[in-house]
Amino acid sequence: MSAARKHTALPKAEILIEALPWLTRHNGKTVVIKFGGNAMIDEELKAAFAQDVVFLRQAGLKPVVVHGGGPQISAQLDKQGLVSEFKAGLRVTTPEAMDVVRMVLAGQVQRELVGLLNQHGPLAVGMTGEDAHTITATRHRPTIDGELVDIGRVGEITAIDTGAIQALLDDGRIPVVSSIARSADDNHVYNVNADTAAAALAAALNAETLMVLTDVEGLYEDWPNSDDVISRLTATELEKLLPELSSGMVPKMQGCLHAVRNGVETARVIDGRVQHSILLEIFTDEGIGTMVVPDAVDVPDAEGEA
Ligand SMILES: Nc1ncnc2c1ncn2[C@@H]1O[C@H](COP(=O)(O)OP(=O)(O)O)[C@@H](O)[C@H]1O
Ligand SMILES: CC(=O)N[C@@H](CCC(=O)OP(=O)(O)O)C(=O)O
Repeated sequence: MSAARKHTALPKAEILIEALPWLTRHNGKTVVIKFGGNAMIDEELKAAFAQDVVFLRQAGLKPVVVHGGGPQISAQLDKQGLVSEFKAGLRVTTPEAMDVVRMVLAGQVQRELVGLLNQHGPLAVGMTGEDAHTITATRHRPTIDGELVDIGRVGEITAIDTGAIQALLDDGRIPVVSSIARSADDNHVYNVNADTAAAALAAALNAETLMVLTDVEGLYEDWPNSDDVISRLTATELEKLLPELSSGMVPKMQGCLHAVRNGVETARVIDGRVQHSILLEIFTDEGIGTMVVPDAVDVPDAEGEA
């Protein structure tokens, strides 16, 4: 090899070597990655997402993908002349709309992600929360202005059975999960917010990390007035902030709180519009988005020391 070639190859080698302690520490750990519908902007971004997930798998981690698809569902409802209405951040889901939700999430978005992941090998297996009783839900009735409101086929998770996902992980596969649940009460299927589903799965799987990819840089301190991102906050700090949050950030941050209060070491909200955001978040000491940690726990740094 010429001197010039040696010189240009060195930074690449250094990057790989820098990642070594991180890879050693996270070997065999489960990471739940939620890919939000708003972050699925273009083909290049989706392909880069798939590369990152496969990279983690090949590096010895156990990634589980939970995907959203809110904008995609709204577009399909619109095409069919059905209105999209949200209450308390959740889609009002009539039985007719539920058919569309299921078709778009399980039949389109999930299939596309499985296809992109499987360009790298026979890795991804798609499923919904209905499969093997993975997610069981009951009808969710949120309280709005002090009154219980009926928003249709929206599910509140009552149980998680990790058996099918665990079997896929043990077999070296990458489960890709759509946030649809079955109900043990009435045998209907229910629409579950994808952030909520990802957080519940992360907790039940004893995942080390929950990573939520969305269309903002992280949790803004004073949204929509400023774009200062809160880089790190504890569960208690987040709990205090929750009543001030609005729209899509509510289920996301509630999910992060649920995850770190139930054994997940870190929950991160990162900008899915940035190419390779998963690898950037993992391989940079400070991270690039918002990191939520349990109370009174020192999160180990990139070298593996607390
Ligand atoms: N404090 C906040 N910081 C960042 N984004 C916020 C905040 N409060 C509300 N949002 C809104 O939440 C949106 C992300 O949630 P959502 O639209 O449900 O995305 P996804 O499809 O990724 O789940 C942002 O685009 C932004 O409009
Ligand atoms: C009950 C409820 O609101 N479900 C969501 C499910 C999809 C989702 O959460 O997608 P994003 O992550 O892209 O927002 C919906 O119907 O839009």
